[in-house]
Amino acid sequence: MDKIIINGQKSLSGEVNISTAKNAVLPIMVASILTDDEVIINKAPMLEDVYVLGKILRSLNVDVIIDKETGKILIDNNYNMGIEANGNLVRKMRASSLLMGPILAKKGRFRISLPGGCNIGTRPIDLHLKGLTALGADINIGHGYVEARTKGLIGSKIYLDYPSVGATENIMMASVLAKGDTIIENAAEEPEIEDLADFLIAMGAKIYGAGTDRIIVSGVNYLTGVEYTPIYDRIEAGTFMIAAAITHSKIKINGINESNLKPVIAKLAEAGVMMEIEGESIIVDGRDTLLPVDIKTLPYPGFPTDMQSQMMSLLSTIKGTSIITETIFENRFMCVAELKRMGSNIKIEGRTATIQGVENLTGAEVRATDLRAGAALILAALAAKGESVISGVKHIDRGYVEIEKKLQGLGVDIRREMES
Ligand SMILES: CC(=O)N[C@H]1[C@@H](OP(=O)(O)OP(=O)(O)OC[C@H]2O[C@@H](n3ccc(=O)[nH]c3=O)[C@H](O)[C@@H]2O)O[C@H](CO)[C@@H](O)[C@@H]1O
Ligand SMILES: C=C(OP(=O)(O)O)C(=O)O
Repeated sequence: MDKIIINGQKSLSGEVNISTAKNAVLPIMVASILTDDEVIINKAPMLEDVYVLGKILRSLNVDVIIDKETGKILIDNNYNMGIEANGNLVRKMRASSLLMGPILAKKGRFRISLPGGCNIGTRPIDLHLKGLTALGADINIGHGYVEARTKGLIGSKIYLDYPSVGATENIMMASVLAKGDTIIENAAEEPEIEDLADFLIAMGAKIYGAGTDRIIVSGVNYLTGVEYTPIYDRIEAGTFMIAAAITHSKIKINGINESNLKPVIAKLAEAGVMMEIEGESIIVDGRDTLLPVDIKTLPYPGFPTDMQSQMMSLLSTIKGTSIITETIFENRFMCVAELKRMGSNIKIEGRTATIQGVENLTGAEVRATDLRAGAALILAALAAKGESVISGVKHIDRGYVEIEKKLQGLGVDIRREMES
C-alpha cells in the first residue's frame, strides 16, 4: 500500500493548476453511451475513479480509450452494448449507479449489482429507482441486483424527496431519450449537474433549468457524438485554498469558477482568509490571524459535504471554538479519530463536531478512511510539527490528480512511498 510522507510547517508559495472535476467527468463518461457516435472528453482528470469507470464501461462492450498523456478520453458504444456491467467493478464505485438511467434509455432494460454502502454512509438508491419507475421502468430487486425493464420510457413529473445529485443525474440521463416532457422538481442544483446538462445539450438533448431546483427535459429521438471539456474541480480548488490557509501562506490557484466556489469562499472569508479573484484564478492569502467559524453542510448552494473534512483540519488549528454540523452523510466524521492522533481537540455528538483549536498539531502515523478524510489528513500534516505518514492513499487517488506533485510544486516537503 502506498504511503504519503509529509514534513510539516513549511510555508507554501507559487501557483497550482486545478484539474477538471471527478464529479463532472464520471456522469459525462456514463452519459456518453447515450449516443451511437464517438464522444471525446478533453482534459479529463487522470484519476483512479476514471480508470475504474473506463473498465466498467469496457465490461459493457463499450470502447473506451484513455490517453493518460493528453487527458483525452474516447468513448464509443459500438452499437452492441450490453445491459450488465461487471459486478465486481460496479461494487467498487458508487458512481456506477449512474449507469442505470442511460442503459435503460438505450436498451430498454438493465441488470446491475446494488452499489451497497461505503465508508461515508449507507447511500441508498431509492430516489434513483423512484424516478426511473415514474418514467415507466418496471424494477425488481433481489439477490443483490437491481433489474429493470421498460416498453419505452415516457416523460413524467417527478418530485425528489431530497435533492440527490445522483438521482437527478440518473433521471436526466434516462429522460433525454424518453417520449414527451419530464419535469424534475426539488432537483439537485450542483454545478456538475449543469455541466452534465450542457454536455447532453451539446449532443442534441433538450434540457431547461439545470442548475435550478426545477429541470425540464423534452425527450428527443437520438443524440449525436460530441467533443467536450468538463468544468474545473471546485473541491480540489477548495482543498488547495485550505492548504494556503492552514500553512498561513499566499498561493495562486489556477482553474476556478468563482460562482461554483461561493460557499467555500464565504466561509474562508469569515475565518479571515484574504482572497482575490483574477478571472479563472484565485489568490489565497492566509497570513492574517484566522478566526473560528461554524459550518453546516447542505446541498448546493450550501456548504459542500465534500469540503467538510478539510475544514475540520483547518479549524483544528484556529484558536477558539468552531462547530461543524454534517447533514448529508451520516458517517463523515471518520477523519476525526485520526486528526486526534495529530493533536486535534474535537468532540463528536451525533452529527455535530465541536472543535477547539490547538496551538500546534504534531506529525503522526495516520490512515485515510475515505477520499476527503485523506485530503484532511494531508492538510493537517502540512501544518503539523514533524513527520506525518499517511496510509490509505488509494482513497486519495480516487479524487486528486498527482496531489503530491502539485504540493511539491508549492514547496511542500512531501513524498510518496510506493508499495514494493
Ligand atoms: C460522483 C458524485 O458526484 N458524487 C457526489 C454526489 O454523490 P451522490 O450522488 O451519491 O449524493 P446524493 O446527493 O445522491 O446523496 C445525498 C444524500 O441523499 C441520500 N440519498 C441519495 C439517493 C437516494 O436515492 N436516496 C437517498 O437517501 C444519500 O444517502 C445522502 O444522504 O453528491 C454528494 C453530495 O453532494 C457528494 O458528496 C459526492 O461527491
Ligand atoms: C463522496 C465523494 O465521491 P463519491 O460519490 O464518488 O464517493 C467525494 O467526492 O467526496
